[in-house]
Amino acid sequence: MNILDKIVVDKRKEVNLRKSLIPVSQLEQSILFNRATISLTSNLRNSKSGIIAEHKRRSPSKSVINYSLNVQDVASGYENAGVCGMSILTDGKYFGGSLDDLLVARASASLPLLRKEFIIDEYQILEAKAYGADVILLIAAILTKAEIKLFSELAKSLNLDVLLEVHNEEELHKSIMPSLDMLGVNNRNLKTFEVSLDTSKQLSQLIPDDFVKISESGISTVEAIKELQPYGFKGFLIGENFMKTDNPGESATIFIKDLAGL
Ligand SMILES: O=P(O)(O)OC[C@@H](O)[C@@H](O)c1c[nH]c2ccccc12
Repeated sequence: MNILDKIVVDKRKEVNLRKSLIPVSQLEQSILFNRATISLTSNLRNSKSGIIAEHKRRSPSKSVINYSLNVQDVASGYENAGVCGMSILTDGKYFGGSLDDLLVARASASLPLLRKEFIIDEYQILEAKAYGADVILLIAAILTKAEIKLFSELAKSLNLDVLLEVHNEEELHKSIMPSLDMLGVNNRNLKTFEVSLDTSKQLSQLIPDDFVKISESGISTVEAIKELQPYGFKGFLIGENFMKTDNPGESATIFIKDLAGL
């Protein structure tokens, strides 16, 4: 089994447990469930930098990144830096995150928030809404075409934006449908952890222009962004490069200034 398969096996158990503890009716009663969401898609369309900054404590590829920060400081730091949106890993076992991180970020910033999760069940989309997310991630590598349709349509009915992530041509072909807002190319292969910006460059031409294109992972320099922009990318998802520093907000501020100056 590769790491992605393992994550999905664990995720199914976790979701079943959660479902038995908190029924859907309770999620729907959450104060945040009826909150008006903020669109990451339109923020990206109107932005020059297109930076989406991530909160990530650890990862299977890098092990520990940073456990000494608090989410509140990271979220308000990113907001002050002028990022377009924030991504919050909510997986506990492999990424050290939680739904509480999402709640804290929601209380600390008025940015569009992406629930970064391995979504395999409609329940997790209701959870995303109940805990204050504006956007969900769907990973083509772990979903069928029918699931992508079902999950993205449910998200749209809740006014959540949908980011669909692909890593190769096959995943892209099965995924393209009108209920998606943004298409992300993950430069990291989640099965082998190999990272290459060429993945974004190669797949970009196959993504129809109606979707906002995002390049994800392994971005650590403003030069990389300049290199990707001519391929039509409007969004850039950056985690480790900011999170490995003592002050991710400040790192993002410097990065965005450098990008504007280039
Ligand atoms: O830390 P990086 O290399 O900047 O990557 C951020 C983000 O793209 C990465 O965390 C990610 C992209 N897709 C995912 C899916 C699941 C978990 C994590 C991810």
